[in-house]
Amino acid sequence: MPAPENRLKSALARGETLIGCWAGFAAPYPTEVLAEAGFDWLVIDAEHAPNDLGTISVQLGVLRGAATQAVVRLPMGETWAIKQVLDAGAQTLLIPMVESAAQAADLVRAMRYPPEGVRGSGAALARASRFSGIPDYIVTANAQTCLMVQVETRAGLDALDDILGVDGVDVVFIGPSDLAADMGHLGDATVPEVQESIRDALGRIAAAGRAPGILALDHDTAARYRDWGARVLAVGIDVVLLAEAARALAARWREG
Ligand SMILES: O=C(O)C(=O)C[C@H](O)[C@@H](O)CO
Repeated sequence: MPAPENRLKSALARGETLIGCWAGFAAPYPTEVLAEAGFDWLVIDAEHAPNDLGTISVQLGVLRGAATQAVVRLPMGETWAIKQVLDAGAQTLLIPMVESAAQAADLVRAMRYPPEGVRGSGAALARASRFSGIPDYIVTANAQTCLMVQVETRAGLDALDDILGVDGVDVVFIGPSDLAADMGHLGDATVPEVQESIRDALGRIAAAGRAPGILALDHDTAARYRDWGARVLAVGIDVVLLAEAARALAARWREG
């Protein structure tokens, strides 16, 4: 029996556009709510949300068997941390701040068993192999991993064509907020210079045969990014959804 199919990767290979949401509560229950809502994929975010291996692992458990696919964002692409979340059952990882082809190639190797990579082979005791219940896991797992690299600085954009040349990079995900900050527009990704860079990058990613990804928190911006070619499209953050709805409700009743 082989490693489970990575259905997100298969859907991207079929050319589908996948709609996702950020899961930032670092807890299983809200993640389960998001999965029930019907998103194609969720980011379990360990870069800006207070997730650790334990909270990531329990959320991966909640999403196991769900139609919604899990994407784990680590704070950085350390080989040992990648090994831990893959063993916990993640198949798709999003790694921030990728700025060179060498960095991207290291990430590809970290996600793959030898000889293609350097992933440590201890999944016998891990959820990834169904606790040794998948006899062929170790020899089939490489084909089911999906790597999303985040390009979100001018250095990353300068290296984009080189990054796109790295075999094993499935998705290049633009980070509009960090990109705007790096371009001197902290907190404002709407300025024309940033938008033009995003449009150009999404186009180059698609032209290279990789899936372009991005996050937008309002409908019009998300629709524009989709029109510019984004196929891994995050359209919300659960924490923001709750905070906005709660503030609006409280304000409405305070005002009478
Ligand atoms: O730069 C960005 O935009 C991102 O990387 C996404 C953010 O980290 C997301 O958490 C919203 O602020």
